[in-house]
Amino acid sequence: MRDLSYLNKFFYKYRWRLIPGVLFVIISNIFGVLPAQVVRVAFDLVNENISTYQLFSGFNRQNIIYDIFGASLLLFGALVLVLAIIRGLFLFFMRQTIILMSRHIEYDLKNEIYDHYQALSLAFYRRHNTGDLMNRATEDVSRVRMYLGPGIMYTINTVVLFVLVIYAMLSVNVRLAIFSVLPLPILAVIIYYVNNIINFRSEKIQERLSSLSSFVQENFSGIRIMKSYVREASVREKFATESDHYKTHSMSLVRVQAMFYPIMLLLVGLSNVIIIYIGGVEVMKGNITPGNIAEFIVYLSQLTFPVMALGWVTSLIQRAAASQKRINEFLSEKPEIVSVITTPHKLEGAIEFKDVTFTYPDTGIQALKNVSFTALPGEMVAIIGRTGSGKSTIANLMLRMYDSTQGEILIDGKSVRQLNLTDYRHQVGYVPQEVFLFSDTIANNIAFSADTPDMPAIEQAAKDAAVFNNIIGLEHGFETLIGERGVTLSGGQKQRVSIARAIAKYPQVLIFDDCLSAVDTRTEEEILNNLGRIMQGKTNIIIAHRISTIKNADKILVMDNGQIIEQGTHEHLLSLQGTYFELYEKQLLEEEEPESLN
Ligand SMILES: Nc1ncnc2c1ncn2[C@@H]1O[C@H](COP(=O)(O)OP(=O)(O)OP(=O)(O)O)[C@@H](O)[C@H]1O
Repeated sequence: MRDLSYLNKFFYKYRWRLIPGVLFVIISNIFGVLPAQVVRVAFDLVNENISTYQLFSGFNRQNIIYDIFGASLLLFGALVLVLAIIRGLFLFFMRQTIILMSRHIEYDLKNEIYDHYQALSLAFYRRHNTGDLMNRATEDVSRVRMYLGPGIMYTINTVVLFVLVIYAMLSVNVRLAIFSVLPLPILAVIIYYVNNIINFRSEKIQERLSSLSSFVQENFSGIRIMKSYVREASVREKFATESDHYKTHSMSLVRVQAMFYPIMLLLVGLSNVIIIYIGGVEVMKGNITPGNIAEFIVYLSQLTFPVMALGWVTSLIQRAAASQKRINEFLSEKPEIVSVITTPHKLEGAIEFKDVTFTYPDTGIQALKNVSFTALPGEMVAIIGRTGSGKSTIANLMLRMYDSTQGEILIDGKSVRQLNLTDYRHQVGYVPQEVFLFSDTIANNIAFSADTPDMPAIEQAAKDAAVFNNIIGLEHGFETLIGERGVTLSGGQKQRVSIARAIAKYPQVLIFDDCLSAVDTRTEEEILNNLGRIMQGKTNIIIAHRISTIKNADKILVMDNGQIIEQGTHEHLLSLQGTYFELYEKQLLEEEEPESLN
């Protein structure tokens, strides 16, 4: 319950919906209780008049009495109807205020969670899977909303109605009042337990359903592999097994639900029997009138739903508290990368790594050891080395996705921690190793960094990334949809669209993380030539595996096991006859071999 107190700030924010909402609940309940008293008066009227009516049996006066009697009964009927309409009106207002408030809070909470997610660093995203992140922002928020809306509304409703009805009952006859509400607590407890069982089983069904849908999704995504390995039959069997689990769980839920309503009706029926029996005895004793029995039956029907709601709301609040606990866990996560400086800085592009050591916080892997180098504006600095040697880690640190464990990273002579991060990242273009394109048009993917896409700039970026001709060759050109529902681009085309996205920013620093691997050498040369033109006076960092990509760089860093083992120009590194030289020889041999086979 303590976890739910986080939401109190929202109750304050929406107090002008909550307070009228509570008033509407009270008013609607008053109009809900009044008809019972009208029914009592009408019943007693019938009772009294029936004897008068029979007294005039055989006289023509009897018809007049009948008419008067009928008309007054009609009046009572109309009164009950009017009261019900007024009650309905206030019920409408009650929902319009309290349920609407819950929707507003749901919206605020989702935005708050989303904003917070965005402020969290990459390490957080590595620790938690996407499904978990999504669940907390959607499913958990929906459960919390059930507490904010129906939970609060029915709780107030139940309390108010109980006070009004129990008071009315006690003022008529204490004995009858006690006996008639006796089965209700049992009803509330049963509903609470049954509801918990229903929730538990529903969650199991939900789990089965999501496992079934992720199974299907994965198999359809990997349909090529599945078909080429001829695994259709075995996958079908697995699907049948998954479906069977889902069916078993669904049937166990239906069994509980099937028992739920008969038990509920039995208990309500029992209360009615008690009212009629004890009420009848009291009437015979002359303690109450027959109208009181009718009045009690109406009270009971009024109480049935709130009592049921009590059990339901209790388990609903428990679930909401568990969900809010999960939400709070993430909301209390502090972003590891914070940028306190707000003054913008016009980036020159001088980067210096000073004795930088870095260990990934989540895995404890030391990816960089005492790395020092500089990259100046106008320079192209290349990084080469074996897989896992720490190349991408250097790119991560340059973008300040992580902070170094030791040493310093200076940008234009200032520590990267002392820069306005948003402003800094705006001026850096980054092409990651794994291409990621959004399910959107090619134009929008290239113009991702811009708030308003500028078509000539998009086209120029596509030309510089040597993908322009491929794009205009498509039926819808730049407006072609890519991603799940769109066209599938080749690996090399995707890499070049991703490069165009970075170029379109006109960055002061451009970082290529092994993003030319799927591009043929001729196209690679074309892109590098274009880069030479557009990145004049700017800083270029290129991570690559092929020496042909980087041989013209101003400086080449050779990485091994998190350390820079050699650095210098291509010629200098060759003259060292070290690791770079070996790599060069090996790659030269690989290039020659296919030719000599011909
Ligand atoms: N986000 C991460 N969290 C934890 N450990 C990581 C992370 N990224 C990389 N590592 C680890 O850090 C080390 C260096 O990885 P890095 O990606 O920098 O290598 P790389 O030289 O870019 O390799 P490749 O050429 O294969 O891309 C590896 O041992 C890797 O397992």
